[in-house]
Parts: sequence; C-alpha cells; structure tokens
Amino acid sequence: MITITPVHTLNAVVTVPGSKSLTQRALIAAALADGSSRLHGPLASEDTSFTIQALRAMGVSCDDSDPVCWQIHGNGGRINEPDSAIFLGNNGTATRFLTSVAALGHGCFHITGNERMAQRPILPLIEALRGWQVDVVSDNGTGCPPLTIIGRGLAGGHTVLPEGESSQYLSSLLLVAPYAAIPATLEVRGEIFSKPYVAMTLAVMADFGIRVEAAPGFNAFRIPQGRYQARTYAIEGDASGASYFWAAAAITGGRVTVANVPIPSMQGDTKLLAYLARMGCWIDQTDAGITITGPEVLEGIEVDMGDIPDVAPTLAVVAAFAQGTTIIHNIAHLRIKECDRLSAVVTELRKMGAEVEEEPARMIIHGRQRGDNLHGATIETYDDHRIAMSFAVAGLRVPGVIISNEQCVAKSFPDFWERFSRMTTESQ
Ligand SMILES: O=C(O)C1=C[C@@H](OP(=O)(O)O)[C@@H](O)[C@H](O)C1
Ligand SMILES: C=C(OP(=O)(O)O)C(=O)O
Repeated sequence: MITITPVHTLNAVVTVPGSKSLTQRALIAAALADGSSRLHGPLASEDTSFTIQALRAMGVSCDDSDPVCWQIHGNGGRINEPDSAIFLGNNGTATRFLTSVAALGHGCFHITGNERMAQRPILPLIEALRGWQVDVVSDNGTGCPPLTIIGRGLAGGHTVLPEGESSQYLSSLLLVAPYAAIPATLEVRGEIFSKPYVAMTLAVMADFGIRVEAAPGFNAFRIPQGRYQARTYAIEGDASGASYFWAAAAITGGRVTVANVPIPSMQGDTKLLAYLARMGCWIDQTDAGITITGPEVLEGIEVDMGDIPDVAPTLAVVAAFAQGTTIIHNIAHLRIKECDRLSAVVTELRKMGAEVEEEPARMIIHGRQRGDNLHGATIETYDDHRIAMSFAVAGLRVPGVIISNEQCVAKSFPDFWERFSRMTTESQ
C-alpha cells in the first residue's frame, strides 16, 4: 500500500520509460528480421520481459543486459518449438502477437497466461488464423487462452478477421503476414477499436522494411511477402505512462514537462493532450518537451475514447476535478483489459465520493471544481497498473488516497512511484 501526499503545486520535468506498444512491436519485427537489430530506449517491464522470454524460447537471441540498448539477433522468420509452455502473465499484446508468431514455426506451441488473461478473448484472431490454414485452438473452448498452436508455417492467401473488441488481433495478423507462403490479404469485419495501434503496427512494419497496402478505414489489407530488415531503432517515451504526469498538472493547476514523448508521435494516446486542452489546460511544445499547465478551473467535456482506451481511466480521474459533466463514449472494450476497467474506475471514483454513472459502453462523471466533493479512500487496484497510476493522480489533491497493491505498476512502468514522487519533491 502506498499513501499519496497531496501537493500545493507542481513544477517539474519528468521522463517516462519507452513505449510498451512500440517496444513489443519492435521486438517482434527484430526477432523475425534477418540480422541483428538494436533497440534504443526500450521499456524494461514485466510485460516486455515476458515477450523477451517467449522469443528466447522460440530460438531468438535477445540481449537486454544494457537497459538503454537491446540487441536482438533475428532468425529471418525461423521459429523453434519451445521446450515448455510459453507463459505471458496478463500481457494481452504479447498473447495476441505471439500466437501468430508461433504459427510461423513448426511444432507444438502452448501459450498460457494468468487467471485474468484466461478471461480475455482471442477467438476472432483464432478464426482469422484458421483462414491462413493455422491449426490453433483455445484449450478449454472458451475462446480465451490458454491456446495450443500446431505450427506448420503460414499458408497465406485470403482471410477474414471477424468483429472483435481488440485491435491486437489485427496487429498480430499484420506483423506475421509477410512470412506467409503466398501473399496474404485480410478483410476486417465490423468496427475497429483502438485504431491508432493498427497505424502504429503499419508504421513499425514500414520502419523495418515492409510496406502494407491498407484500405482507408483499415477494413482491408494487402501484405506483400518479405522479411524485416534488421536496423537500429529508437523508441519513443510511453504516452500512456506520460498521461499520469499530464493529468497531475491538469488537476493541481501546476506545470509538468514530459521530456521524451514527441509530438507528432506514433502513439495515439498523445491525443489525450488535445482533450486536456479542451478541458482548459495549456499545452506548449519546447526543446525541453511537451509542457502542460493546469488551469484555475477545469471544464467537463464529451469525448469518444474508442481509439485510446488506455488513457480513459486517466481522463475519468481528471474529470472528477472538472466543473460540469464529462461523458466518455465508446469504451466497452475497457471491460476486457487487465480488469473490467470501466466498472473499476466507476467503483473507485464513487468510493472517493464522486458522482459517476456506468453504462455498458460509457462513463458519465459529474465533476466538481477542484474535486471539492472528494475524500480519501483506499483504492482497490484489481491488479491493474492503470487503475493504480490514475488514482495516484487523484491523491495529489485529495488527502488520504491510499493505493493498494501498488506493485502492479510493474506491468508497464516499474519505477513509476520513484518518478511520481520525484515530480512532487522537485516541485517544492
Ligand atoms: O497493440 C497494442 O500495443 C495495444 C492495443 C490496445 O489494446 P486493444 O486493441 O485491445 O484495445 C491497448 O489497450 C494495449 O495497451 C496496447
Ligand atoms: C491493456 C493493456 O495492455 P495489454 O492489452 O497488452 O495487456 C494496457 O497496458 O493498458
């Protein structure tokens, strides 16, 4: 448990670790490439460590001994059968991505995760892979992990991705498609959630030498055959991790500069800055980074966060400190993350005295200026790093906010508490 100490004001410059999403994509592209790649500024965390261990088990040599530059020795798409099951914890991204990577190999692959991962769906990806002649099953028939894949390489040709509430299925298919036996095409049914992550996948693939033809709207793709080219690759700071520092400035009326998340960015989560600006924050871009200054009075807004679900808890917490109502639309997919985040955010905000409504795909927060109606509470984090980090922000204004199981931040941001507390001490 950790008790957050309120601050009078903030004036700090912070850096954040490398992007989780970019690190995992770069790891996979580098692992499948011909030759050695260097990844600069990667994220070392629980999730990326699961990804590295899995790639090693599949025969890829990964040297992460230097925390600022990892060396990945790509196998040109050759994937070995591992000696034992691949355990990925609650790493949704890696579970979805590595299922397709396993399909490139020859032999039997078991992919497992923790209890929560066994409730997070993957059926649309399984069905799409079957269209490329991959033999893959959900072991207990739930359409969730654990999975067994009998790898025989990817046939390619045409497949259809049924509608689903995760962009990770699509990114997963795209990442391996260049290695199919014949050129691959892909049709995507229904609404695509979290679209900026698909754009990120295409951008990383292009950076490693594979250009995909995508229809506008991302409902069809033509993926050329080819191999990734090994390269030196710089990874941006994590925008989702930066969101807690941006939010800290917003609710305290302080000033925080995040030094290493560029604008423009490959990360859709930077769109949160535009939403915070609509709520009244000032955003400046200088050589030092992006500076956000919180206003005297924050205003509630209405937003669609279907594209950027990971920062919806951050915005919801800020909204509790804004005058008026904030409506966050299109966030049903928050329910299949590390926990049911829609319900968790509503429950924990209510525990602090906020007036919040929960609907199947929306959250409505009736905020009060400076969070005058809020009081301290022990926040249940549901083993979800984003619940822990977003509610820590609330504690900068409201005395008595205690975050339980604070170690869960290790999934994406192992030294979050050190950086968070440095931000406040630097401001005094
Ligand atoms: O592709 C990625 O790197 C991610 C995609 C998003 O998931 P969904 O597409 O399931 O919303 C996001 O929530 C996750 O943290 C990372
Ligand atoms: C949803 C997340 O990650 P994943 O889906 O990779 O578990 C996250 O980091 O917020």
